[in-house]
Formats: sequence, structure tokens, C-alpha cells
Amino acid sequence: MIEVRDLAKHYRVHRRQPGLAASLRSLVRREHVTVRAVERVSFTISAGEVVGFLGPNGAGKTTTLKCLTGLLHPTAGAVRVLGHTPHRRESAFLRRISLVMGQRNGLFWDLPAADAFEVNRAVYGIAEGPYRAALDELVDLLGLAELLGRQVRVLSLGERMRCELAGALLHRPDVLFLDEPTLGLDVNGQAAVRAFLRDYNDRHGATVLLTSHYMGDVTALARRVLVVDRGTLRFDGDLAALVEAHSPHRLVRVTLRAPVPAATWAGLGEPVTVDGAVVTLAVPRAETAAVAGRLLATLPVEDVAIEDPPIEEIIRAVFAHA
Ligand SMILES: Nc1ncnc2c1ncn2[C@@H]1O[C@H](COP(=O)(O)OP(=O)(O)OP(=O)(O)O)[C@@H](O)[C@H]1O
Repeated sequence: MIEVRDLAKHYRVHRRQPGLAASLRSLVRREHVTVRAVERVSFTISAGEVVGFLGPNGAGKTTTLKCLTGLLHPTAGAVRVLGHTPHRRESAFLRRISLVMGQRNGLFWDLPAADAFEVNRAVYGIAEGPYRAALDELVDLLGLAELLGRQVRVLSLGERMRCELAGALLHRPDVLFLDEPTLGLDVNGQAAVRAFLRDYNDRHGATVLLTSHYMGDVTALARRVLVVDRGTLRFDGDLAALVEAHSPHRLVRVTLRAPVPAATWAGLGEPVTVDGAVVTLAVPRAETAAVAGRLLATLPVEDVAIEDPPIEEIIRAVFAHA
């Protein structure tokens, strides 16, 4: 479905030193540097998979998505999506994919949403029947009924994002590339987009590659993650395996009926936070069940909860090892 082999994308950029003299000099003698945005990245994604694409700012995520959608011509390597070479931008390819970028507008700004959708219908040449069916479904799933008559430019960010998703899915793409689809949305907006994407994928089984800085998006939608840093792939596998490999500890949060002396925790775990009678211990992963059992047996426990450290922390650990 998606095959990427040794993908590289380098940008040649003009380097300018600060200052007027340097600016004048650069008019006659230009200095260039090569930015290796993506360097020998390989992965394959099967039909119907939802994959999270993670990495810090500037890691090369957007550049990779642009190579996969044909907006950029790779410097080296081979990319195949649905059997097509993306940068050829064949219409048979473009009709089967969609790219949604959280920070860009895909819909006509000055038109009411319903008319902006009509433009997409014309662009993709969608027949009346399938168009109606797709639109009705998307209006229902995304709660767009009240927004259809409003100009795209007056919509709130969350409303516009829901319309962007509808516009991108009217032609029922088989592969969906999402670049920060919840960027800037409040908690409710993020939840609505996540719920929609999950629901939509259950119904249609689209293949999805998703970048996001909100780990909630990734944990809610993707089982598998690709982690990139400075243009190279650092991890490709299950999110659960990533957590296990890079977080030797789990957090055991114990709520007691009354506070206990600090010495109590010796041999059980490392107290991370102590808030009166609520204590969070970092406990080696393999010992969590035994420690929870000892806590329950020996202390006046009201509640015990076991969880993994926040995924942000785990990703930081991946980069620290890299
Ligand atoms: N058109 C361009 N010309 C020159 N350099 C570029 C261009 N586009 C991106 N870069 C550089 O390539 C690198 C990778 O950028 P890219 O946008 O792919 O990262 P990203 O992982 O998507 O980051 P973010 O999370 O901040 O969106 C960065 O160093 C960036 O400055």
C-alpha cells in the first residue's frame, strides 16, 4: 500500500550572514548549505493500518508526507503509494489519497462550506449519487448541518477543521495523510476530531498516516508508530513496544486512608510525588504487580492505580537514547 525505501530529501538553502555588508556580498557570491530533511528512511504500511508519525520539530515529518503525496520530488530513494509514484501526480493516484494539514486551508475561503464542498466534487469528478451519500454521512458524523451555509472564513478553528476533514474525504480516499489535524484545537475539538477519525476508519478501513504533537491523537488512533529525529527513522513498531522498551518503570499511584512516614516506601518504589495520603511511586516494570500486592497487604490502602509514564516522557527518552 505504502512502500518507502531509502527515502532522502535534501533542500539546498541560501545561507546569509547577518548585516548589510554580508547582504551585499551575498548578491555577488551566494553561499549554499544542504539541509538533510529526510535521510534514508524506509518503511512499509499495509492497507487499513493507522500509523502515528512522531518526532520533534524539524524532524522531517512534513517533508516525508509531502514526498508521499507527490508535492515534493525525493532527492533519492523509492516511494510507491497504491502502486503509484507520487511525484508523477497522476489523477488516478490523486483521486485515491487526501492530505489534510492542520495549518493550511484546503477549502475555498470565501464560499459557504456547502459550495466549497461542491468545488471539491467538481475537482475530483465525483458522481451525484456517491457525492450525496458521502456528504450525508460526513455531515452526520462531523455534526456539520448548521455550518453548511456559513462562509468558511467565518468558521471557528474547530468548525473549520471539521469541514476540512469532510472536504478531504468526499471522494472517499483509500489513503489519508493527516499533518497535525488537531493543531490549536481545544480539548473538545481534539476529542471530536479523534472520535470522528476512529469512527470513519472503522467504517471504511482507510489507511492513515498521522503526525501530531498531541500524544492523545496518537494513543487514541494508532497502534503502530514511526519515530523520526533529524531526518532518520529511530523506531518503527507497536506503541506498546515503544513504551516497554523506553520506560523501565511504571507508575503506581496509591491512595491511603492517612499519610505514612517516608521510610515506608523503602524497597517498594521511588516516590515521584507525595500529596498527603496520595503517593505516586516509580516501580520497575516487572515488579509492579508484586509491589501493588504488598501495598494492599501491608498498608491502609483506599485505592491503587497502575499506569505508564506519559507518552511525551517516553518519546523524550527515545530521543535521549538516539
Ligand atoms: N522548503 C524548504 N527549504 C529549506 N529547508 C526546509 C524546507 N522545508 C523544510 N525544511 C527544513 O527541513 C527540516 C525538516 O522539516 P519538516 O517540516 O519536514 O519537519 P517536521 O518534522 O514536519 O517539523 P514540525 O514538527 O516542526 O512540523 C527542517 O530543518 C526544516 O527547516
